[in-house]
Amino acid sequence: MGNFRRVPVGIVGASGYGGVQLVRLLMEHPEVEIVYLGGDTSAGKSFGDLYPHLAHVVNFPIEPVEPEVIAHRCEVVFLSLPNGLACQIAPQLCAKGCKVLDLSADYRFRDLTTYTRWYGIDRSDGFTAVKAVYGLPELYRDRIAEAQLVGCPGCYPTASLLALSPLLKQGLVIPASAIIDAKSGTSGGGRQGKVNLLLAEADNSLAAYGVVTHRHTPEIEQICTDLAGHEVTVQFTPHLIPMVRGILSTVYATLRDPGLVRDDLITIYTAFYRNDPWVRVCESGIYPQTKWACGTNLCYIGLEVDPRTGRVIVMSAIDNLIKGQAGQAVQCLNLMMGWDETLGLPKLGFYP
Ligand SMILES: NC(=O)C1=CN([C@@H]2O[C@H](COP(=O)(O)OP(=O)(O)OC[C@H]3O[C@@H](n4cnc5c(N)ncnc54)[C@H](OP(=O)(O)O)[C@@H]3O)[C@@H](O)[C@H]2O)C=CC1
Ligand SMILES: CC(=O)N[C@@H](CCC(=O)OP(=O)(O)O)C(=O)O
Repeated sequence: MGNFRRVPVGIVGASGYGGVQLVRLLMEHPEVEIVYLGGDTSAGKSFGDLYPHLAHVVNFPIEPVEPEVIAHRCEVVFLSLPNGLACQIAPQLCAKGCKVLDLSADYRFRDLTTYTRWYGIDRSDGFTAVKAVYGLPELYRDRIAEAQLVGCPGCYPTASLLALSPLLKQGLVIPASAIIDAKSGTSGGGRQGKVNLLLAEADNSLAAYGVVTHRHTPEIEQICTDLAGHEVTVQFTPHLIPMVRGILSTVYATLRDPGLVRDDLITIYTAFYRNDPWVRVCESGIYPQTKWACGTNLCYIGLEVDPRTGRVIVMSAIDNLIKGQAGQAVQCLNLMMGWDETLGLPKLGFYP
């Protein structure tokens, strides 16, 4: 076997949905070895007690979070924690030389005053935060490859930005006309027991939430501003839909050239994403379904133009726990380590 050595990785927040998804992906990853699992209320329990069906895959104890210990054992650390915790741990991990991938919102914002305004959390880690790179490989591949600290995008921003990017980057639409109507399954809210996510509350029902206030709005706007080259505001409305996994984001925007037709846009999107193994542009007249993406790291994009209104309609479907969270983090890890971007990531889903 020669000198082959797997890279030691740790997962903080291993008991949560992001954490367990990371365990599943990293166990199948040929270049890494999970050597540490961390948590809070789950500390002291074995991973297999929490997830008996995975006990044959990983079954060692979840440990308390001690950055010194983690940095001693791990070269790479995934933080899958509620907002406001990664920013307390990442500075020490970075100072010790670890590569850090944060799945929360803590390292997504260039401007920490925007973060504090929308998240209500004060920060004192500005020195570390300036190093962070936004972990959307399709837009920031080269910067991610050089990064020590990556702030992985939110699930709604991932679906919405992949839908909008070609339009904004190529100046095809009036940016302020963009309306994002997105629907998420309940796993998007995490595993830590919220009443609106109970089956009895969410089943047989569909409702918007966070209307004009959702914290993914400034995250989407930050990247849209990058793409357009000037300040952009968008209208973003999320909905909770009675299913467990998946996001469908439907984006409407006014075309600058009303002569563009659906097939023109399909050609433009196919060219834009030609080097992106995790984006699939659908053929003419095909609209994506969340179940196609479920269990995969893929984002499916469908396109339509309404000649009556002059609007383009872009539909994007992802699995919120994979391309929207853990899978995207593994995709970023692959780039940071100089590995093939597809390593350890599923392209075949749960459904036929
Ligand atoms: N769910 C989704 O679709 C997406 C989520 N995200 C983001 O990813 C992050 C994780 O989300 P998700 O997996 O859904 O969350 P969960 O609620 O499922 O899990 C949260 C995890 O955080 C741990 N934790 C909480 N407090 C502490 C603490 N003080 N110290 C150590 N560990 C702690 C919990 O551990 P324990 O059980 O031991 O208490 C648990 O493992 C969040 O920031 C979320 O916003 C991003 C994209 C998509
Ligand atoms: C259905 C549901 O509740 N979804 C979550 C989105 C989770 C997420 O990605 O949030 P972060 O930006 O904190 O990572 C929400 O709307 O709060």
